[in-house]
Amino acid sequence: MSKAPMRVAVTGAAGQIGYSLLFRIASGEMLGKDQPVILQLLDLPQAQKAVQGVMMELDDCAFPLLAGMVATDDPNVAFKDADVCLLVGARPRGPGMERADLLTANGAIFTVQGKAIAENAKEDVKVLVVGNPCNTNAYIARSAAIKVGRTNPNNYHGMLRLDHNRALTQLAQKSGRPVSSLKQLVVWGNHSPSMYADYRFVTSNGDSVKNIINDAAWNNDVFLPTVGKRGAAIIDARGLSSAASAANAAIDHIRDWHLGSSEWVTMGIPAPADNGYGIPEGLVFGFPCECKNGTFTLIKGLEIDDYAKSKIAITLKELEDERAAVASML
Ligand SMILES: NC(=O)c1ccc[n+]([C@@H]2O[C@H](COP(=O)([O-])OP(=O)(O)OC[C@H]3O[C@@H](n4cnc5c(N)ncnc54)[C@H](O)[C@@H]3O)[C@@H](O)[C@H]2O)c1
Ligand SMILES: O=C(O)C[C@H](O)C(=O)O
Repeated sequence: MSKAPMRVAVTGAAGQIGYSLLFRIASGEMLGKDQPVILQLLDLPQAQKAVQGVMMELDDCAFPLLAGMVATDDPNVAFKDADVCLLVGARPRGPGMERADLLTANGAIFTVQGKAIAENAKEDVKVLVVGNPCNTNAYIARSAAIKVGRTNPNNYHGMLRLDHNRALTQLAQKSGRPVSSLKQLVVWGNHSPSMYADYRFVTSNGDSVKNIINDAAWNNDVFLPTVGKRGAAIIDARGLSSAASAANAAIDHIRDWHLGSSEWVTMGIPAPADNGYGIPEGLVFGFPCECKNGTFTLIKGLEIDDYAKSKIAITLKELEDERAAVASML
């Protein structure tokens, strides 16, 4: 017997990430090739015509798993009974802008949407914030949702998976090992140039990738700036922010969370009270996680040496500053 459809809400459905994301969700790449989906598409009133165009194209793909579509400018309709919410809709960063510039502009959106999710979605809804600054936007949405109650506050995530995937490819290219062989990467902290991509634990077929590379200067002077500033490099090259790779990372995040993963994955999760890494409870922070049976677990007890400690302190400080900057909105 075929499965009951799952409801996936996507905000910013008419945008460029939406255009890369929706077709892959409808084809089963996110929730499984046997899982029907209903897409619930939210965008602003002025973008509704464009959403209709995307829906026409989705229809024209005749996806066997696409069991229905809803287009709306009302968050209460978009999030109704949702199993998964992908919060993409936000103002993207343009040339010369920093993420901090987006905090106020986008913060208001996530207060409204967090409340609407908590009031309308399934109690165990999985929420992934892609719209930047995604960690703090997830923190805002979660704070608004907690006021309502009902939904699981641990399930409001920010997307660090793009940083994780970017780091994997840089490591594969430097070490000469296939990307598929690399295990146990962690990206700590904020989705911003301050993130700390930590390959101290990465192995390839049992070999330490840190030992294969054996180049501390490359780590500090090339690898971390390349991964951290990749978003800006893409904006500079394309004149638009990353879209297909961002959509791909969102698919990876939710797929692993829903279907499980045999590898460590980086997820921006609300820091648990007893995380053991000194991150204040509730701050949405990139952590190493394992995913099984539709849930995620923080990997605890990794050794944090002095270099890692100093890098984690920088990204933590940035997130604490962002939290302070939005305190009046909560
Ligand atoms: N976390 C990441 O790794 C990552 C990577 C790339 C981009 N991003 C971010 O994702 C966001 C979307 O990027 P994009 O390139 O698709 O932008 P885009 O401008 O192409 O599309 C954004 C869409 O969101 C809609 N929108 C704006 N406010 C909305 C609201 N309140 N409710 C619903 N929809 C709304 C717009 O109408 C538009 O259709 C940006 O914030 C961008 O910075 C994050
Ligand atoms: O950097 C940006 O503004 C877009 C996105 O967050 C990215 O990392 O590509």
